[in-house]
Amino acid sequence: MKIVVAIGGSILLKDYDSTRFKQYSKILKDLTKEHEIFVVVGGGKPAREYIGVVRDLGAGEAQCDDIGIEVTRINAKLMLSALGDAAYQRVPHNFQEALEFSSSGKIIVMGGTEPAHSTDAVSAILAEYVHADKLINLTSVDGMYTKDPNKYDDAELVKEITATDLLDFLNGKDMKAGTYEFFDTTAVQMIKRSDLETVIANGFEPENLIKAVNGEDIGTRVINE
Ligand SMILES: Nc1ncnc2c1ncn2[C@@H]1O[C@H](COP(=O)(O)OP(=O)(O)O)[C@@H](O)[C@H]1O
Ligand SMILES: O=c1ccn([C@@H]2O[C@H](COP(=O)(O)OP(=O)(O)O)[C@@H](O)[C@H]2O)c(=O)[nH]1
Repeated sequence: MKIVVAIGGSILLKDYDSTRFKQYSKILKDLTKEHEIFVVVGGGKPAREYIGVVRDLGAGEAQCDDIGIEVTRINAKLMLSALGDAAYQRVPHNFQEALEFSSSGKIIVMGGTEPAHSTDAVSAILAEYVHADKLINLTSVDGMYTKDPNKYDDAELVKEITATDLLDFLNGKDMKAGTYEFFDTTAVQMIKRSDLETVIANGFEPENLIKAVNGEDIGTRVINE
């Protein structure tokens, strides 16, 4: 299968160490034996900290987004370093480049593309662009919950949701640089329009990536009615 894997910045850059990069590098290399893999990495805490500084300097939201994008691309380069020869050693800045670089037969790793969305959206657009079979979004919680599980003890995991219901759920959420709450609506619009098989799972357990690829029952499945 052709698979797009989005790895949240909060997963890779929770601490500034190489552990998570090494864990994912091993799994991604194993997966390439049977699958074509594209990876999109997020910005994490570094992105939010840089965005805070540039916002204080008076930058507009789009410029803040641009700074965030630069951070995602640094994180992508860290992942390229971990993957070595298994990856194409350039970070695509747009979807056409990602497609072109994929002719190398190597893992493609990218960050952001342009302002006004998050790397969740990048991964969904990329999945449509390269006709991926599956989109796997690895985030900092087990999946989508009825409300923020880090704020509400009674939040319940949603095992399955339609793209339409997820869009309704996300409407009105914050759209400022650095704060595309949990998932962004652009990503869901893409999932809906391209009927993309999508799983949202906990990236703090790298093995969840293998489980998601194998279709095991984990996290939240986003379906189209
Ligand atoms: N309904 C929800 N379900 C799950 N997580 C939510 C929800 N609402 C808010 N969140 C928050 O979104 C966070 C995941 O989004 P984000 O921080 O952007 O992670 P990532 O690095 O994967 O992009 C979770 O840690 C959680 O605190
Ligand atoms: O294509 C993109 C990707 C990212 N960003 C900006 O970079 C930040 C960090 O990306 P993301 O939120 O996806 O990182 P994560 O949620 O994984 O930490 C975002 O909040 C946006 O401000 C952007 O503007 N366009």
